[in-house]
Amino acid sequence: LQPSSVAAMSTGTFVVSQPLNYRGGARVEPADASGTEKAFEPATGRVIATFTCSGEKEVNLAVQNAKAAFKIWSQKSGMERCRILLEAARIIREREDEIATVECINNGKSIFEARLDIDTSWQCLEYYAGLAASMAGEHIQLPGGSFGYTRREPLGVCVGIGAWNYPFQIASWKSAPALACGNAMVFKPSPFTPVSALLLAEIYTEAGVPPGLFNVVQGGAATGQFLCQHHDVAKVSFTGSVPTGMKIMEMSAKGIKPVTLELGGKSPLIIFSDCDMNNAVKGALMANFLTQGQVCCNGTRVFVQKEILDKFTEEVVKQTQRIKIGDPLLEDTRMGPLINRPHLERVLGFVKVAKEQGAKVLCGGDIYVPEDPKLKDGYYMRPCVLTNCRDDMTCVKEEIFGPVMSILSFDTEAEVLERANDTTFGLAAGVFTRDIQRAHRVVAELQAGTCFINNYNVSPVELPFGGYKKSGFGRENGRVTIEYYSQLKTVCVEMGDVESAF
Ligand SMILES: NC(=O)c1ccc[n+]([C@@H]2O[C@H](COP(=O)([O-])OP(=O)(O)OC[C@H]3O[C@@H](n4cnc5c(N)ncnc54)[C@H](O)[C@@H]3O)[C@@H](O)[C@H]2O)c1
Ligand SMILES: O=CCc1c[nH]cn1
Repeated sequence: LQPSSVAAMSTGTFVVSQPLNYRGGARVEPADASGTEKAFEPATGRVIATFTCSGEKEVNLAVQNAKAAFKIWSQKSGMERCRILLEAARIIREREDEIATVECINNGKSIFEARLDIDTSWQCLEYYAGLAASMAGEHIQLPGGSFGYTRREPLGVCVGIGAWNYPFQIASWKSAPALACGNAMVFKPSPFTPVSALLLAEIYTEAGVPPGLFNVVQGGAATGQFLCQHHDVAKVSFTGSVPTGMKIMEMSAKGIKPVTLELGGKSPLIIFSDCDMNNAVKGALMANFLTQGQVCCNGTRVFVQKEILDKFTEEVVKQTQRIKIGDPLLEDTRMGPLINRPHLERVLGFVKVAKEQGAKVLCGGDIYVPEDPKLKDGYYMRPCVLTNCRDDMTCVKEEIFGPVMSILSFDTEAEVLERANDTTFGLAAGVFTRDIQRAHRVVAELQAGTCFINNYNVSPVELPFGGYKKSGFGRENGRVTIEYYSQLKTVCVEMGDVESAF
């Protein structure tokens, strides 16, 4: 990829011809294969890359490279790691347009949003660069002048496995804290979005990490299994669906490996009648339609207090119908195509079932064919607002992972809290109200790892992000994530003689 040519690229032209694995500081063809995959440009339905999925031998080589780099990197001081991560953050910032363009082409999200993703990526590197230098243990005084101290040490080779909805951001959010703590990483992107993680790998190398510190292997479930089962892997950080998360946890349990699981959700957004209506409507759109609705923490169960149901619904529909759908590389587009044809059909299937179960489609929920002929084979749909929803409907219970908002009405705070928490997921939740006491009372009762008051789907990297219940455990971002990528060693120092029991 040549930075200047990518930034000038238009939809329908990009192809990847270089290898998509990265090992030992360079792009490589994998040493063995477990099948091949094709990556698409969702905007046009075109194949942009055909690549080999890595087999056991390639996974082994990547892990061995990471092990060798770990020996060098883990010996560096926090300040030394900080400087290199800051340089990587600077390069990402400098190449933001190029990276966002690649992300937009391979994922389908609008260029407007892709730039925001790249912003939270370099910000994440900056944040953990800042923490790298101040990572420290404690000194504890003991009787008779003896003492103890703790050392915060890295884990070793960490594996990152990513989903396709935030490809570059997920790779950054996993690697930045891992590297800041002194670890090495082997990252496996989703086979739907293999391209942008390579840019991150090249940037780390350019910034000065030892060759092999951040490696990329491509592939699907088989490659992921080789990684999770590898005896030299110390930790797995996974972002993806609940069923795959269960498998990752089982595999990791066999090796007693710590895991971070960032899984799916079906989050509630509660709109009280005393809200600022303009903000609540904007919040509901932010909670449902970013990245074509393919966002784990989306607030897709929108509970609206009865008194304002009609007004709120009318305004939400009006604004949803105004969303500009089309070529994701155009500056004014706000909704691009979904990730692929099977997923588009799956999402449309949810709308069909919702109608059969009694929901009313107020807008969208159907295929959209843009006027531009080059987009005719893309995977577009119009964003959908459903009303007349009940808690027992499939569209209200299951993660759709598409642009489908379900509106439900409620009467009282106690009632809505019970209904909001009646789910096996617990990733996020939101509340819109002008009553500050109510806002804090309600979020204290919500069973969700991330709660928003009077906003939704903002992701400052200073704040921890992660789930309750089946949405996973462990956290990304924030200071606490240091604990998920390091281990504590206690050193006990005797200053007197040994008092033997024997
Ligand atoms: N909580 C979060 O931070 C977060 C963020 C983004 C997406 N998600 C969730 O991800 C899901 C969508 O992503 P997806 O469709 O890519 O999920 P997925 O579970 O199908 O795949 C995720 C990753 O796991 C790999 N994988 C699949 N089977 C595997 C196995 N047996 N062993 C090892 N690796 C395996 C895939 O190749 C991919 O890289 C949604 O449920 C969404 O909510 C969660
Ligand atoms: O898909 C969910 C994860 C996410 C969204 N924005 C930042 N991270």
